[in-house]
Amino acid sequence: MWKEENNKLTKTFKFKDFTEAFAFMTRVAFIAEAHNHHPDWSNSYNTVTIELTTHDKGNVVTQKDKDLAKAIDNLQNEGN
Ligand SMILES: C[C@H](O)[C@H](O)[C@H]1CNC2=NC(N)=NC(=O)C2=N1
Repeated sequence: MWKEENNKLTKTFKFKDFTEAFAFMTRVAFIAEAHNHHPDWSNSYNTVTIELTTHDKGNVVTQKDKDLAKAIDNLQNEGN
């Protein structure tokens, strides 16, 4: 579940290993480009932490963040 706090949507994703985590990041990168909306994120080995906020609106959560969050979740649901 995405958690909304401190004007961000945050979710942590865990994978089998670094390769799986980085593959996920690559897929998210293409989605972010398609949305013209980009995550603040970090990766540590098999863990990817994503924070979504809208910088252009002064770092608040907007519909753009919610749409990107949903698109990221859909990616996982597809089993890709
Ligand atoms: C110029 C460009 O459209 C903007 O800077 C976009 C790009 N990606 C973005 N991503 C995020 N997270 N917030 C923004 O405000 C934002 N703005």
